[in-house]
Amino acid sequence: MPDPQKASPSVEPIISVRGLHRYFGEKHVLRGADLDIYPGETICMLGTSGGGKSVMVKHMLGLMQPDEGSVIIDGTEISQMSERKLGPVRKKVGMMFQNGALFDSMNVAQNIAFPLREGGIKDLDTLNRRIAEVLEIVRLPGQEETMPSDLSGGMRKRVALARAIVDHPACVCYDEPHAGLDPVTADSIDHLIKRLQNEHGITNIVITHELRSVFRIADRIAFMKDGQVYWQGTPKEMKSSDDPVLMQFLSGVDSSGEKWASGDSD
Ligand SMILES: Nc1ncnc2c1ncn2[C@@H]1O[C@H](COP(=O)(O)OP(=O)(O)OP(=O)(O)O)[C@@H](O)[C@H]1O
Repeated sequence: MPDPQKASPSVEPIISVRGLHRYFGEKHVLRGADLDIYPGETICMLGTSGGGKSVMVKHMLGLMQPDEGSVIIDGTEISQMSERKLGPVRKKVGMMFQNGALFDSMNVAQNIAFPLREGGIKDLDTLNRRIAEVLEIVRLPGQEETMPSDLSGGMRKRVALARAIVDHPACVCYDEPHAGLDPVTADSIDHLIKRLQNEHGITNIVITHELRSVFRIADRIAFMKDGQVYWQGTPKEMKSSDDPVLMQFLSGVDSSGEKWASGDSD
């Protein structure tokens, strides 16, 4: 089993973000964000709502281009790359979107095969073998013919995860994988995330508000605030931090009195 080589200075990051700035019109959303992601780790991205977590991850996937700064994936600078050149680099990072984002008109197998077909794989035996393999990994064997409308919320997320890993990415980003799930189903997604890390060597980048999950799955936490990575460290370091922003976050209530984290802080 690969060890998470987290934050070790001797290990090259698999993703390196430097000085990222991004505007939407007048709105300055990313304000010089820096982050390194190390191979084999599970890093959870936490932070205030609207702090820029999703926008940051979209830059790591090459789905958005920054106004300033760099994103290096496995040694390749992608921040100003054309769509055509991005293809092979993008294969290295899979994405599980928030609502699963399955195509409702396609069955499970067709949904999972989509990225492979887009990548030019047409051979049915190859496709079927890989689909069966990833359905096994996400603990949904034999569900190839099922339509998304017949799946529970948790099963939809598993299919979305199967699609995210089908093309053998080195990294998977998860945008709020626990949203809308009951605690037991959320736990099973956490198990899957750790299984991908421990048994398949996948680097996990998880955006979540669920503190209960964060303290169970994270090797490291990056806390985003106002378009920057405000703090990073281990779950243990976060729990013992006396930083007032982190303490307020962990207590689950923001300065307006609104609850912003739905999990326990253990
Ligand atoms: N395509 C876009 N066009 C304009 N503004 C955007 C766009 N995408 C994101 N934003 C803005 O950027 C800011 C950061 O959004 P982002 O989704 O990254 O926050 P977040 O930290 O993931 O928040 P949450 O935890 O609420 O999902 C928000 O103010 C959002 O409205």
